[in-house]
Amino acid sequence: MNTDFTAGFVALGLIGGSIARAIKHFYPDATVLACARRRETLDYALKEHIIDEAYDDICEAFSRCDFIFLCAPVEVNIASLPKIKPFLKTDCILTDVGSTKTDIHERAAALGLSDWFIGGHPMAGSEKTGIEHSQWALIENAYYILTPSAGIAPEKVTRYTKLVSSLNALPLVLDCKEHDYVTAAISHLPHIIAATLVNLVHDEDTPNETMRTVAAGGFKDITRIASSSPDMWEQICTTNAGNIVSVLDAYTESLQKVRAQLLAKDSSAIHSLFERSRDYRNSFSDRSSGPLKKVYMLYCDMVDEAGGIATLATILASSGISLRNIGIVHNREFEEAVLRVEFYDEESLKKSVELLRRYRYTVYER
Ligand SMILES: NC(=O)C1=CN([C@@H]2O[C@H](COP(=O)(O)OP(=O)(O)OC[C@H]3O[C@@H](n4cnc5c(N)ncnc54)[C@H](O)[C@@H]3O)[C@@H](O)[C@H]2O)C=CC1
Ligand SMILES: O=C(O)C(=O)Cc1ccc(O)cc1
Repeated sequence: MNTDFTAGFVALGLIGGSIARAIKHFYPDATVLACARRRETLDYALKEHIIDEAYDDICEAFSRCDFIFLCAPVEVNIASLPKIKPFLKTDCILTDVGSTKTDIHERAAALGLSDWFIGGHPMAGSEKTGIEHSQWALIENAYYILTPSAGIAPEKVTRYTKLVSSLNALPLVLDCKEHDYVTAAISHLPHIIAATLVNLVHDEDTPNETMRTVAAGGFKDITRIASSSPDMWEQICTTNAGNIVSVLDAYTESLQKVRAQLLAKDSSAIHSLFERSRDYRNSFSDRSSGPLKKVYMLYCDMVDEAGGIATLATILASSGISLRNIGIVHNREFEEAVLRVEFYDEESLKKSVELLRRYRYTVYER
């Protein structure tokens, strides 16, 4: 693929900003242009060299783009389709990053955009919003689902797949309907569960808010995503309501079953609930499988924000361990910022884990 292609972004928040940064990181010769509704977003993106050209709205400049990414909430992306249509050159790939896919595909087809549109959905991100939280490595090692329009040129699917791989994400081609069913279960329902659980604690708390005070790790782990953007999630839920209701019904039924088991004090059924979930959850890979498996990396808690990186790098260097990369990350897996340290080989990784634990660092291997 040419390395001096042009990519256009319509909206630049957490995800748009991260993809734009990744393109600039891996393709320094590429031109990145963008429009956004807030001038401050564009100024920030120019200042940080995330983009090269800024526009107030979709305009003629987009007709130079080889890729166009729609990066606003789902319904806003759908509303952008007719506006972008006049500016699509023949070999442009038009894509989006929205969390639901069927509605945008239906609108793209109705507008005659099937020769251009390939839906996209990076399975990475966090509860944070805005370009200030974007990072070039956000999509690294994450699945990136592609949903090609029916009849689109296979060359375009190949070209987009190659771009995604080259940004260190893991492309996975799915039908848009399958995408929406799967994400209803593994993403949309969990967000609803997190939000309702947090609201339940709010509504049921004691007068002096003891529940809120003592909320422990488990509660915080499964409710981090309750802090996500209401604007974004309203649009995800309304554009995938049918699938969400169907998994929600199955989930409600499973809760009713547990309720009956509790009332009956059915110890063995309750034991088996946790046994089955533990065994299945433990079988999940915490690292996406694929060609990028061999990343030798650890995460570790920041001990001292100011000199944290320097101290850790010195400890490792004094034992002759070379670092491939080191930096602070705000990763969806961690509540607080952590340090991510990459090594060139497995031996360096193992040695470093041992060494840092000896120095009483909390180290997470992923
Ligand atoms: N947050 C996440 O973890 C993930 C989000 N997505 C999808 O990515 C898309 C963007 O989400 P984020 O970047 O997380 O959100 P964000 O809130 O960080 O960015 C959204 C951007 O859209 C702009 N925007 C919102 N409403 C607008 C409107 N009416 N007109 C013009 N611009 C508008 C905002 O100004 C902002 O720059 C959404 O479609 C979401 O479903 C996909 C994967 C992960
Ligand atoms: O914060 C998290 O763990 C997420 O689940 C982020 C996320 C939000 C929306 C998506 O469509 C995909 C990923």
